[in-house]
Formats: sequence, structure tokens, C-alpha cells
Amino acid sequence: QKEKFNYWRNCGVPQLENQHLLFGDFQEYGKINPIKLTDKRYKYFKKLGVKLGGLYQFNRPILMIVDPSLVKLIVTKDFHYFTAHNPKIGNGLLFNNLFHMSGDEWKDARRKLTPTFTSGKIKMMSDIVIEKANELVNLIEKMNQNGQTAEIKEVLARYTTDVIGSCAFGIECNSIQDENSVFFQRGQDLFRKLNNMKPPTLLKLISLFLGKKRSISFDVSDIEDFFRNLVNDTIELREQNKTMRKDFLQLMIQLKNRGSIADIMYEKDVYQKAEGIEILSMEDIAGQCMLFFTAGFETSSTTMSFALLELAQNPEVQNKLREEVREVLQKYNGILCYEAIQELTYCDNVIKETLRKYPPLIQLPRMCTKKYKVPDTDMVIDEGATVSIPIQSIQNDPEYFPNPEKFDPERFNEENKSKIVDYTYLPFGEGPRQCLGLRFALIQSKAGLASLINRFHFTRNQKTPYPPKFALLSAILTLDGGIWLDVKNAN
Ligand code: HEM
Repeated sequence: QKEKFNYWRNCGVPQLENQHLLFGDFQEYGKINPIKLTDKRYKYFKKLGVKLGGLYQFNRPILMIVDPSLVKLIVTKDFHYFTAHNPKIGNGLLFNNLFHMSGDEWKDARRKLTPTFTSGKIKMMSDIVIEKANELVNLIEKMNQNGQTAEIKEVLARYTTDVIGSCAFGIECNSIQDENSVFFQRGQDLFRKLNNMKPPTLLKLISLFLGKKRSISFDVSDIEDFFRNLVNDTIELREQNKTMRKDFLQLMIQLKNRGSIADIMYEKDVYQKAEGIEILSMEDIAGQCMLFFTAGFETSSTTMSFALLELAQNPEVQNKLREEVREVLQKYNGILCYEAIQELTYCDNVIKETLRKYPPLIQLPRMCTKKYKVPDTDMVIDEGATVSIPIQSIQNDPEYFPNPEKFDPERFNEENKSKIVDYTYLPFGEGPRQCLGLRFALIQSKAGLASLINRFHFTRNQKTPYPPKFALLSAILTLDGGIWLDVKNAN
């Protein structure tokens, strides 16, 4: 076991001393939250003045990248050495998607799916997003009339669930209006199971890292079946009725039947099967739709929740945002539309600043897929090594973002944005594996935030601590408890 902890030393990579026999460098796992733990390691290596450092998660070697110029090489120029996110740790629908694919399989799927997320396609879906944002406003209005304090995280998860449910699965989930919506409950179950790093998931991960198992299961087969059946039934119905709807599913049906996605869709482009093409299977469609769902609803609702918490904490920023929203809406007869959303530049900066302080994925994952010699050093990274780019730490490093605790959207204004050091701001990742849903995430977050700020004024309820407290055992940035805000009609 001790020899295992010499792995990085043997590669010429600096590492910590005195690893715990079982936990390696993660002996504080579960005692301090994942942000603090990662930050501690980042600061340690940064103080040493090195570009990268080796860690042991249990006995699995992980390489932490500290220097932005090396981040740049790994995610862009030398990407061909780091084409995978992770070693594949499981099977089933949950892993049958772009995020978990590698090599040629990933390249082919990424090429096919990219046209799904162009600005034109996002514009096409913006009507659905805006309709759901209006329902969100009505829900908060009702809560406000009843004198209720809003647990904003859950309310926003209902909004993003309805948006993604409608766009990715073509169904009305009604989670904004119906507290007991089945779709919402299934989504919450799935997220809880994936994000839960407590035993027994933790024990499964330990046995995986110790090499006792090659893959693990997350016990989500019932949820996978739910999504699989939903996709099958909806596609079958559409194929029968030749329905045309402006959503991702329609584009996936087109991909299935025609092998590619056309710019403009006509019925014949979607439902007439092309000859001699490699058909996209129902299982593949269901897998990608499930990824859009898991990647889409929690990340965006988390972002909007943190944005509202910071707006409640910083009323001058909230007022400035409201002024912008009202000024732009005036030009469009008071009605939010795709073009109006594009003009909300301060709103963009509020969301960018939120994603700087609170990136939902605190680290970017990469796996070394070909032996790599780190330029200008003697260090060599083996094929199969896991790489972590600690974006939360980099984005909150005072060297790159002075006074990092301050919520300051002006960091991203026209004058200041050019001062940001390259590869120090990466909430959506970068390079060929950058988040494919970036534009969709921005439109859904902006539509929700702008609609709410136009109508309501938010203040922090005493139940919500500030600075926020993060959960100890979770895979993505999660708060301990909810975000409770008091709501008033805005003047
Ligand atoms: C605020 C919201 C979101 C954030 C912060 C976010 C962040 C990320 C990050 C950090 C990655 C990894 C990037 C890399 O490795 O360089 C990623 C990948 C991905 N995201 Fe997002 N995401 C968000 C919303 C969405 C949405 C709404 C969708 C889809 C509807 C989506 C779909 C994807 C997909 C498909 C990938 C995998 C790309 C690949 O491996 O080629 N994301 N996202």
C-alpha cells in the first residue's frame, strides 16, 4: 500500500506527505466540505510554486492542475492527450451519454449532437422557456399573497425541471403547478442518488478505487426505466401522428431517422427514414435525453438560486438589474422574448459573477488518454491518470479575482473583462469538451432571473446563513439546507 503512495513521486510530480492508509490525502473527507478540502490542496501546491501536484483519493492517484497556462494546454492545445472526462465507472442508461463517452465514440456523438444546441435551435426553444418563466412568476406571486417565505432552490428546481422536461422529453411535467408531479419527484430521486456521497455509495466508490470492482451501480434502474419508457412512448406517439414540436426530442428523432439535423425542419425531414445511414438507437436517444435532464435542471437551478441569494445580500446590484430588465422590456411592450433576453447584458454579468463564486461543478474532470510529458519539466503523466482542474479554487483566487468574496458583476463589464487572466474563468469548461448546453443554460437562467426581478424584491430570510454553508458529502456544489428568501412586490 505504501508503495502506491509513491506513484507521483516516481513520475517526478510534487505530492503531499503522510497519506492516510485508507483515505490517502482525503482523510478529512466528510469532516470539511469538498470546496474547503480542494482549496486547501490548491493553496498548498500554489505556495510551493509548482504548476501541478499529485494527490491520492483513497489510493487512486489524481493530478491537480494549479497553473492556468497548463490548464490551457490540457483543455485545448494538448486536448488529444486528455480526450476523456473519467474512467467509465458504470453501465446502463445513466452512463450512455456524451459526458461519459471517450475517444471516437465521443467524437462521433459530439459531432452529431452539436447542431442541437446552435443559437438558432435555442431561439426555437425560447418560447417554451419563457412560458415556464411566466408560470414561475405566478407561483411566487401566489406564495407572496399567502405570506409564505420561498425556499427558492426547490421552486427554481421545479422551473428548470419543467423547462427541461418539455424541451428534452416533450412532455408537460407540471411541477410548477403540481406539488406532487411524478416527473419532479423522479428527477429529485435521481439527483439525490447521484449526488449522495454517503455510505453505501461511498463504500462502493472506495471498493472501486481500491481496485476491488471495475464498475459500480447507483441503484437507479427504476428511474432509468421511467425515462426510457417516457422517451419510447413519446417518440412512438409522434411517429404515429407525425407531430412537429420545437424541442430537443424532435431534433433527436430527426437524427435517428435522417442521420443528421437540418437547419429548418419539415415533416418529411423528420419522419421519412433515410436509407443507408447509421441509425441512432432509441437507447442512445434515451441516454442523451437523460443527460440533458441531469446536466440541465440542477446546474441551472443552483446557479439561479445563488444569484438570488447574492442579489438579496446586495440590494444595489438587485436594483441595478431591475432597472436594466425594465428598460429593455419597455422596448418590447413589456413582454419578455428571445431578443429582449439577448439585450440583458448586466443580467449576463450577474450570472457570470454567480458562476465565478459558485461554479456548480467545482472541478473539471479530465483523464489522460495518452502518455503526456508536461512541457518544460521532467514530469510524465501516465495514460489512465485522472486529472482535476479545481475551477472553484482558481475562480476564487485573489491573484486572479481580487477581493474574491465580493459579489461584483462589474468584473465582467466591457472595460474589465479583458483583464481576466486566460483560463482562470471556466464554469462551463473549455475546449472541445466544453459544456454543450451552455447557451441553453444561459437562456433559461436569464429568462427565470429577469422575470422574477422584474416583479419581486428579494431579501434574505434569517433561516439562511450568509456566507452559505455547503453540504459535506455531495458531488456537486450543494447547500446545507435551503435558500429561504422573503419576497415583496417590487416598486
Ligand atoms: C449553469 C448551468 C451549467 C453549468 C455550469 C454546466 C457545466 C458543465 C461543465 C463544467 C461541463 C464539463 C466541461 C468540460 O469538461 O470542459 C459540462 C458538460 C456538459 N454539459 Fe453542462 N452545464 C450547465 C448546463 C447544462 C445544460 C442545461 C445542458 C443540456 C441541456 C448541459 C449539457 C452538457 C453536456 C451534454 C456536457 C458534456 C459535453 C461533452 O462531454 O462533450 N449542461 N457542463
